[in-house]
Amino acid sequence: MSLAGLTYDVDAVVLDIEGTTSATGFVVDVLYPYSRSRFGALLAERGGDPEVARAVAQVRELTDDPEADAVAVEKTLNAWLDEDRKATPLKTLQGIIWSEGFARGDLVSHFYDDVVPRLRAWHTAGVRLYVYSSGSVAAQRAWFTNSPEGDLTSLVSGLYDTENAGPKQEPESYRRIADATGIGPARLLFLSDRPGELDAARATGWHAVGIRRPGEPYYEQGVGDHAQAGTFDEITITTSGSST
Ligand SMILES: CSCCC(=O)C(=O)COP(=O)(O)O
Ligand SMILES: [Mg+2]
Repeated sequence: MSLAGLTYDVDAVVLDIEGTTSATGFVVDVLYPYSRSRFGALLAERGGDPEVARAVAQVRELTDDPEADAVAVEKTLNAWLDEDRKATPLKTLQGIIWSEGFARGDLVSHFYDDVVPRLRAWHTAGVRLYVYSSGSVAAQRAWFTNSPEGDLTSLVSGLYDTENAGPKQEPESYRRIADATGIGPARLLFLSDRPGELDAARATGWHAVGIRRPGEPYYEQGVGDHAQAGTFDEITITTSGSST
């Protein structure tokens, strides 16, 4: 199923979250209901906040309904939640709600057991770590700040989402990230559960490894012809001569 002993000589690893570092089940069963039950209040009480207003405008544009009121916008957000659609305004509004939930102690994030030890080891060895997720930068920051193992943000050199980098299945997004990090594409490794994302990363000259974990939505479908690993422990990173 997975190939043991994958070795990459790179300067940085870029991490997908859902399905890769963390369980989709946790996101869908814990985070999604948390946001679903708070969209109504956010739209009603803080619709004038610039970030909320911008997201609402994006929802209206994407649904081609310029007159959509708060009730209609909430209905759209919930429909996107049901299909796990990675729509940017949904992710922006979720990010606001989740960040506040993490800050007040309602939420603690989830990482698979192999992930945090590997991230620490790679970071110690001088490998830079970045996140590229459909979850907003605000959500990513809250996720890494409020992990079961404490604040992990010092491990991470940068956060990218569909706002600051673009859609995850478009090669141009990976070019943007490479430019922003100042690291050449051949020195970047992307880890993700979704074949379309791995295709886009590889199309720009990045290394890409599909993470296939039992129980994840893409486990059965697989990751096409990409190298694959069942856990981060199967991946060895060498950088500037070090190996971990
Ligand atoms: C902390 S991000 C929460 C998860 C989420 O909403 C999401 O869309 C993650 O998607 P990914 O691109 O990481 O698979
Ligand atoms: Mg994913």
